[in-house]
Amino acid sequence: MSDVLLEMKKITKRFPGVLALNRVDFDLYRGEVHALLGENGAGKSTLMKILSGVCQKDEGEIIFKGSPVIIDGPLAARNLGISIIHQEFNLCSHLTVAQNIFIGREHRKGWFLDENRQNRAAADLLESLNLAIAPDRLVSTLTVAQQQMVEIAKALSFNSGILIMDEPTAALTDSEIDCLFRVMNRLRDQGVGIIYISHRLEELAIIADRATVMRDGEYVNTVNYKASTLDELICMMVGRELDNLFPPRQPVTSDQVALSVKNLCREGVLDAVSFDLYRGEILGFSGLMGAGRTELARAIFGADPIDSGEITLGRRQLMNHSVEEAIEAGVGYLTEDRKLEGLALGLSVQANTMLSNYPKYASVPGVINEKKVSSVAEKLSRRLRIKTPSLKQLAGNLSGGNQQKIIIARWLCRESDIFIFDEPTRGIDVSARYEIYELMNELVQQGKSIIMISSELPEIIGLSDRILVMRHGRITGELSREQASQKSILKYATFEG
Ligand SMILES: Nc1ncnc2c1ncn2[C@@H]1O[C@H](COP(=O)(O)OP(=O)(O)OP(=O)(O)O)[C@@H](O)[C@H]1O
Repeated sequence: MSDVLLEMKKITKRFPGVLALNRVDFDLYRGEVHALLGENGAGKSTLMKILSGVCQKDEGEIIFKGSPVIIDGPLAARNLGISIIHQEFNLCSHLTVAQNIFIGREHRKGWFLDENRQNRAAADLLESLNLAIAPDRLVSTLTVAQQQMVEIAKALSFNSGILIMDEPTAALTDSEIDCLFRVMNRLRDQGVGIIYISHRLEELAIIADRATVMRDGEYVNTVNYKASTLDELICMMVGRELDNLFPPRQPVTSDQVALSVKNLCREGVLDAVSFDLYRGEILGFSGLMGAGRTELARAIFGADPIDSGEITLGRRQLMNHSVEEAIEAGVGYLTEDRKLEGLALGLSVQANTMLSNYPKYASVPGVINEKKVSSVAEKLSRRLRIKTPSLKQLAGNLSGGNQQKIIIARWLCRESDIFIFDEPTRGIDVSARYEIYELMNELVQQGKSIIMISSELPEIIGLSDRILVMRHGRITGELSREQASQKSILKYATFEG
């Protein structure tokens, strides 16, 4: 029997104004992890949506186990044993974990739902993944990482021969990633073909066998992952060499405090958090998932209540602890969950960029200067290289990474003094990351200050002037640029004292 599970030949897909895929080839072997690489908007998700029946190709051929097949919908894909875990979650938050896993194929006893049996089946599945999540928990009560794991459990429950994973580890901790990779290795041994989309090239080095690189909707090359260097892969993706992953920057020297947080407490979430952020500083916050970093950011931004503590910006102490007050005082917050909290997917790229910035561009009060608004949005979109046929395109039609860039553009436009960037480069490709890092450098050089929360240790180490490590809602360690290493951060992140 041939080892080739799947061949996609000369696949073409057009959207209005966009040639998303131009005669792209892709193949998958039995029992391999095949990475799909490319910059934001290269066409990776579109190719996989075609394979999983979410959208239809315009031209080309799909050959499954040696025979041509028509995948005209998700059901057709599922019947072939093709499952996809999307980049953004597709869970029903008002249903339980088990109900989500078995939605549409519920366990029944006669006419009635057999909730007990269903919960047991879900528990078995979760246990096989080594996950401590109760099957009867509502999805709305789960963390982002746990929801991602439920997505994975759901996909695996179909006993798929082909599993497509679109950035599955973006919200997972290192130990959860280890657990996922163990499961993937098991699946690979069983002959499952796994297609893996990720921008985390180092992580792929551990798990990927081959990689196909795409650029601007075109097929570039397929290579043996382990035999390729990082530079070679990046060069194929970007079409040029990138000398350095982090732009150079003069370290901060100011001792002027821009933000002072004292004894911030919230029961069960934040435990007497105190720190100062200096003018022109990038202060990195590290810690494992659930350490309280996002909760701290939300508390500073007034999005979550606090029990006690003081937040002072310059000389102004925040009294109301509301979002309005924080924004007015000059705080900008880039959230980690762009789809839920950051973007209006049904509005255009321009409207999303300028959202909450319109009053600045009124020629007379209440009348927006449309020309000015368009030119600012245009400039920001060019600067961040947002890949869109026009600024009128709906934000929901953009690739994940390009959506993230819109939110960054919005806060840049607001000209806040203090930026809180929560996982700013999640889902963002290498060259766009570099541009975002450069922008952050520019901001601090202008005297702005940045709190950066990131789960990627190289990013935290490569960018921060200082790093604070959190665990269980407390700051457990502070590291200077010189002291920072993966080891020293992990020591504090897992520190019990
Ligand atoms: N429904 C749609 N309508 C219009 N354009 C679309 C639609 N879906 C995707 N596109 C466009 O097709 C191109 C490829 O997008 P795709 O999501 O496949 O990229 P990607 O490689 O997965 O990017 P990322 O890494 O950011 O997720 C992009 O220019 C995107 O804006």
